[in-house]
Amino acid sequence: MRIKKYRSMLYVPGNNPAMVQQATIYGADSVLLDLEDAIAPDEKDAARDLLRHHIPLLDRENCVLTVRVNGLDTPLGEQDVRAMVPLQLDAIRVPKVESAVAMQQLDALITELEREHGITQPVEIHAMIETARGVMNAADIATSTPRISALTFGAQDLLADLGLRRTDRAGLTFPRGQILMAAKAARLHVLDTPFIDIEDEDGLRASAEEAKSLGFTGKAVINPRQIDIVNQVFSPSPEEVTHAIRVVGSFNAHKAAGSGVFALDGKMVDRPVVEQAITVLRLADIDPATL
Ligand SMILES: CC(=O)SCCNC(=O)CCNC(=O)[C@H](O)C(C)(C)COP(=O)(O)OP(=O)(O)OC[C@H]1O[C@@H](n2cnc3c(N)ncnc32)[C@H](O)[C@@H]1OP(=O)(O)O
Ligand SMILES: O=C([O-])CC(=O)C(=O)O
Ligand SMILES: [Mg+2]
Repeated sequence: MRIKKYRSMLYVPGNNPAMVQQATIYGADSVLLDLEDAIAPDEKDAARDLLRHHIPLLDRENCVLTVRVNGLDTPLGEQDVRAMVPLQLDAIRVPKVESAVAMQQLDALITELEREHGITQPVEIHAMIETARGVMNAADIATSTPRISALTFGAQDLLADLGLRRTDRAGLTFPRGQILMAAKAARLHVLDTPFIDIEDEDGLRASAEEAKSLGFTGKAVINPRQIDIVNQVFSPSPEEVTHAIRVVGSFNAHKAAGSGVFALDGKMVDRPVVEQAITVLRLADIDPATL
């Protein structure tokens, strides 16, 4: 089975045929075809039709395909889900999720559609947490159905819902931490919000590095120019991989000799240090069992 990677997820407005056709060629791990906030209200039906026609033509070999549907509290949300599930997406991204019950209802609808259309590879749900209510219910949402594989942190909507300005970053500290912990406790991916200044490469790199150090799996991007930096930040460096290989190899040798703790280059190595090294190896597509 293909391992899904989510270092970079490229948002593509679902009503732009040229952008949709090119979406998978830029090297993003995932594309995120949007039917929600990038689409004006009178373009919603046309965007859904456009995706219905173009998705089957996309080259999906190295790219995870997700669609952001409209909110499930609007009639558009269900229409989008009904149109998109038969297209065999990898995941549906649901905006402004506020309750576990809403996710269970969506799970039931997707299950019905998969059965009706003979879809055998289950469509995952990525739940976007981007309102105060969603933040307070994040842990329940994360465990509401096994179909949820990721939580995402949506900064722009949260700023709006919390009555904050774009510069009020401090107000996002608690919500972001809560979403991260809810996702980690449920063993889900957790995906960061895009950096919206497409001209500021240093700012993008700093934002991605901060997200990585907090434990995010990856970051949404809004422009192809942002992909390389985000992929780079969320990939381990060759030095990190070499070190991780040494840690795991040395640990195995010490374990065989009956020791669970030792020093490597003057630093202690024990089980949790080895687990950190294994995380690095997995990100580099190296199977630790082969070392
Ligand atoms: C808060 C939220 O909800 S964020 C999610 C919703 N927002 C979005 O989806 C926005 C997606 N991004 C965009 O629409 C655009 O990148 C914008 C409006 C931000 C900037 O547009 P531009 O100034 O035209 O970007 P730029 O000049 O870098 O475009 C260069 C090329 O990349 C293409 N491109 C730009 N953005 C994208 C994209 N997101 N997906 C695919 N192709 C893209 C352009 O079509 C152009 O192609 P061309 O050279 O063949 O003509
Ligand atoms: O976080 C995202 O993916 C973008 C978004 O919807 C937001 O910031 O409100
Ligand atoms: Mg949003």
